[in-house]
Amino acid sequence: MTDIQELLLSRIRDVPDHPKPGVVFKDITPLLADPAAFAALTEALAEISLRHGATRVVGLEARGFILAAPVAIRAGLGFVPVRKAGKLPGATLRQAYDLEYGTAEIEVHAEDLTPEDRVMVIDDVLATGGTAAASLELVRRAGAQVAGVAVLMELGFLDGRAKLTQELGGAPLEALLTV
Ligand SMILES: O=P(O)(O)OC[C@H]1O[C@H](OP(=O)(O)OP(=O)(O)O)[C@H](O)[C@@H]1O
Ligand SMILES: Nc1ncnc2[nH]cnc12
Repeated sequence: MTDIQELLLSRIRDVPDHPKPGVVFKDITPLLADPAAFAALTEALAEISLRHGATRVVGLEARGFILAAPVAIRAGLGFVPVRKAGKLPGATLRQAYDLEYGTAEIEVHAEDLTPEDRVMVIDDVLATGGTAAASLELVRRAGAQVAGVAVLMELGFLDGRAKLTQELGGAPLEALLTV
C-alpha cells in the first residue's frame, strides 16, 4: 500500500449497522476534515481523470459532489451534477437504480452532456455498483462518451465492478482503495 493509500484509509471510519443492521458504513467525514488527506484525494482523482482523457467530471449527489467539484477545478474540467430525482429544474434524463440499502432515482440535465464530452464519473464509495451503473446509463443516453469511473473506495465483496462491466464498455474503473 502506498503512503497516500495508507493516509486515505486511516481517515475513513467504519460505522457498523448504519443506516441499517448488517451494513458497515464507510464514513469519509474524517478524511474531509483533514486538509492533507482531502488534497491528496483530490490530486489523485484529478490525475486519473486527466490520464483517461476526460473533458467533464460527473459528481453523484451527495457525497460524490464533495469529491468531484474540487477534482473538476484541479483538473481544469467542467463539473456536471447527477442529482437525486426532482431537484434539477431543466429538462432531464432520469434513471432508477438499487442501492445496498434501498432504491432511488437520479437525474442529469440533458443539455449538460453532449456527444463531444468524455465523462469521468466520480464518487466516494462503489458498493453494489447500482449508482455508478445508473450514472453511466445516463451518460450513454445523453450520447456522451465514457472516460471511466473513479472512486475513493470499492467494497470488493459486493462485486459492484461486475455490474459495471457492460456500462463501462471497456472504459476503466479506478478505485484508490479496495476493501
Ligand atoms: O454502489 P452503490 O450500491 O450504488 O452505492 C454507492 C452509493 O451509495 C452512496 O450514496 P447514497 O445514495 O447513500 O447517498 P449520499 O451520497 O447522499 O449519502 C455512495 O455515496 C454512492 O453514491
Ligand atoms: N457501506 C457503505 N458505506 C458508505 N457508503 C455506502 N454506499 C453504499 N454502501 C455504502
